[in-house]
Amino acid sequence: MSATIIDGKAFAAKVREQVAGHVQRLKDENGLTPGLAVVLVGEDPASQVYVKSKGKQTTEVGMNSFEHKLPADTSEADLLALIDQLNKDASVHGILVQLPLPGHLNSDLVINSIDPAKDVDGFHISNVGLLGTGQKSMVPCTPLGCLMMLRDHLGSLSGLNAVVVGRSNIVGKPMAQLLLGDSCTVTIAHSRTKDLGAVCRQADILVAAVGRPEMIPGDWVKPGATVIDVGINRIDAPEKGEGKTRLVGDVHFDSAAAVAGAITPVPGGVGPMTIACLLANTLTAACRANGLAEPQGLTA
Ligand SMILES: Nc1nc2c(c(=O)[nH]1)N[C@@H](CN(C=O)c1ccc(C(=O)N[C@@H](CCC(=O)O)C(=O)O)cc1)CN2
Repeated sequence: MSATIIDGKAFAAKVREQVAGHVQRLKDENGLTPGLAVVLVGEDPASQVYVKSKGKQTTEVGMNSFEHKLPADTSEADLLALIDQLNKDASVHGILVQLPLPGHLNSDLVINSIDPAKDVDGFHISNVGLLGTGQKSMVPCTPLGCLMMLRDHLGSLSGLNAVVVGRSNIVGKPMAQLLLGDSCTVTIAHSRTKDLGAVCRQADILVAAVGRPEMIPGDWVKPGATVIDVGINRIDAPEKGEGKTRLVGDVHFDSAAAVAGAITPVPGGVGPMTIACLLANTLTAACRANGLAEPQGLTA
């Protein structure tokens, strides 16, 4: 292995430390405590873990955490009523509805009912449009975390060839917009792109967000490229014992690390940055709501 490992866990800890410093100043100088409301519908085990982690990290940086756990059969009307109440609550600066939602609920409708100024996930159609037109918006947490790690590792991204593999609304598309905003030449590829390997080999920055375990092998990576692996896939790990599993990314780590200049691991890469950026977005939302200067370096 020759690549530098980009340690997302350590980076996320630094972001949280910065957020905590800003929160303390807001409390001392403005009597303001940022508040984040997280809504979980149903009992998806992974979502339960993420929501618990969000609540814990929110209070650890000194913010108020409001958790709303609703049964899986909650009606759309009841969920929309809760969001309406949170929209009106001045102590709530950020609102997040954990995804995926149970199948009977229309995710687009639910997300678009959140006040865009409190939409700390950056998924509301207004924030999508603002980001797409280069205006001030709330930026989706996972792509924001990737951008922060890229800037930290590479400095300027200007003029670099970036390939984003994956076209989801929550990662692939906003990631491409952010890279464009930093003057990269951006290609959005996906599982049906013709000769995907040849496209990936052009990338100075390769962002993998397809959700397919170890789909991108080392011989698709340009020597010296920076590889950001967004995938979090649980696969069987019989070598660890019967019934055991392990997490892998969308990139085949060992073969890619032998070629890349730098690479994020899974776990411990992009994942921890998602929650750190959620806290950063909540802080940003609280500052904007109160006409205060936004923290530098924690937004796009
Ligand atoms: N409303 C939202 N829903 C979901 C989002 C989101 O950003 N907003 N993202 C994902 C889940 N997610 C946060 O919600 C998330 C995923 C992974 C991690 C993380 O730290 N992963 C660890 C590994 C964790 C493990 O052991 O399973 C890592 O990669 O090191 C944090 C947050 C879907 N839903």
